[in-house]
Amino acid sequence: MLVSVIGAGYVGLVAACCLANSGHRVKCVEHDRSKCEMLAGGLLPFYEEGLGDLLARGVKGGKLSFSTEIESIKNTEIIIVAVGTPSRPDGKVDLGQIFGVMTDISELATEPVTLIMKSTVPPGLGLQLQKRFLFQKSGKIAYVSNPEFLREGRAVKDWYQPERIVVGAETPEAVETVKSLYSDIEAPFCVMDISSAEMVKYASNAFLATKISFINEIANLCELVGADIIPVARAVGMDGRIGGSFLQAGLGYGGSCFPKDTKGLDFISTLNGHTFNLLKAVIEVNARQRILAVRKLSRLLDSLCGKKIAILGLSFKPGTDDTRESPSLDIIRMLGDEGAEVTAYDPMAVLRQNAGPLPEFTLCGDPLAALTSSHAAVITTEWREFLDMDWEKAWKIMSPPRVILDGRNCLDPHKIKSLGFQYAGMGRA
Ligand SMILES: NC(=O)c1ccc[n+]([C@@H]2O[C@H](COP(=O)([O-])OP(=O)(O)OC[C@H]3O[C@@H](n4cnc5c(N)ncnc54)[C@H](O)[C@@H]3O)[C@@H](O)[C@H]2O)c1
Ligand SMILES: O=c1ccn([C@@H]2O[C@H](COP(=O)(O)OP(=O)(O)O[C@H]3O[C@H](CO)[C@@H](O)[C@H](O)[C@H]3O)[C@@H](O)[C@H]2O)c(=O)[nH]1
Repeated sequence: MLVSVIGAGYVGLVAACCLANSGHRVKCVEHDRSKCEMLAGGLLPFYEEGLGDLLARGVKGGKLSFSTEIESIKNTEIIIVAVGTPSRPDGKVDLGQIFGVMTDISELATEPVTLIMKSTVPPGLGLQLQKRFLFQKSGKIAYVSNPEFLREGRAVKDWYQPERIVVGAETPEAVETVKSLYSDIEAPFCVMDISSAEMVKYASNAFLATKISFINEIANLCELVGADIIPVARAVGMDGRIGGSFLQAGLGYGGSCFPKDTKGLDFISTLNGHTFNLLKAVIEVNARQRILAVRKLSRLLDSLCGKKIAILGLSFKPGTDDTRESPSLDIIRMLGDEGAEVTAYDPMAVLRQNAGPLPEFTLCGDPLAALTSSHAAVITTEWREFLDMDWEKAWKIMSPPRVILDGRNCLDPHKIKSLGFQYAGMGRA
């Protein structure tokens, strides 16, 4: 099929490369010129495992092309929209990129065409977009909601092995078009109306975020009553009704999706006259988790003022270079406010503008450089490198009292303590 993808971010680029790899002819429109030039040259603008090979193969084989010109959406059978839907400061979803693209589509698309909305948009928006932008072409542009559930760091695997494909559409023909697009992917199709499909995305992210905040609250309670969250979470998760995933206690969730989508859903609820108290608590617990870590460190060091702290991990999770809404950046900001001097290291993170204004810290090229003469280290991202590093050497180069705050409960406390460190985890009495 001839497909155009608008937006070459994590979602759009993965979609474009994977669809080209599946044999479709894909034109990807990205209005950021430097990004577009890199991509046309076969180079990735961000790290994502397995994506580089697919990009190079697609470009070389002529199945995949990139352009800054939106006119290239003309004469394609399918248009996939994958532009950003960031959060405004009040939590409302910023739909500026969506409206921009819809204006272009309404002017340029040659019918008949299926418009697949992959960006995460508020429930109800698809119907509004059709009325507002597509009314003149009604019946000729089939609008489909097809939310994306991929995770950064394993996006290509998630693309080819999704747990389900959600399709919100108004006609059986539109559903069939989406099915042919994904004909090489084995997954159950969940077909429903457009608003319901949009809701599935928010409900899924909100539920996963709820699991994380719930386990973090149990972890906080574990510390107070003298229990250990590790065996607690493992045993709780063994109940098939609960499930063991997303029960890792620590500094809470970050990234480009959970923070913005939970706040977005809260805003949507309020707008519709519903007070989503549970979700409000999830958001609050997540914000508090970072503050608790700083308070804990302050207690362990008596005071943070004048102390040198090493932050190990800047990306919001391992396997990605993305620092959007990363807990580490908030923690660095709070430490700086308390008068601490911060050094940081991450094996992969790239500090891009989309992560917002950066706090002050010294970026180091290796973990030992960050740890040199530091009084404490905080593990903010559970990179394998931190688990495997030479902690004996780290002890020698750090300054007393040599506190390790394991914000992701990823180190072996016995080993770390046996080397002479003061160890503290999250929820581990
Ligand atoms: N990142 C994820 O893991 C993920 C997973 C599932 C769903 N989503 C959702 O998918 C959407 C995209 O997320 P993302 O992380 O890929 O965003 P992103 O910000 O990384 O990428 C969006 C891209 O679209 C481009 N763009 C914006 N307007 C354009 C236009 N008019 N023409 C051409 N290009 C344009 C931007 O320059 C940018 O490169 C969001 O709604 C997000 O919530 C993201
Ligand atoms: O038990 C856990 C699991 C995750 N996290 C944190 O939660 C955040 C998000 O992790 P993850 O879900 O793996 O990353 P994302 O790539 O942001 O993916 C989420 O957000 C995407 C965008 O909407 C969705 O498509 C995915 O399905 C959804 O998992 C990270 O900061 C993790 O450290 C925890 O604290 N504890």
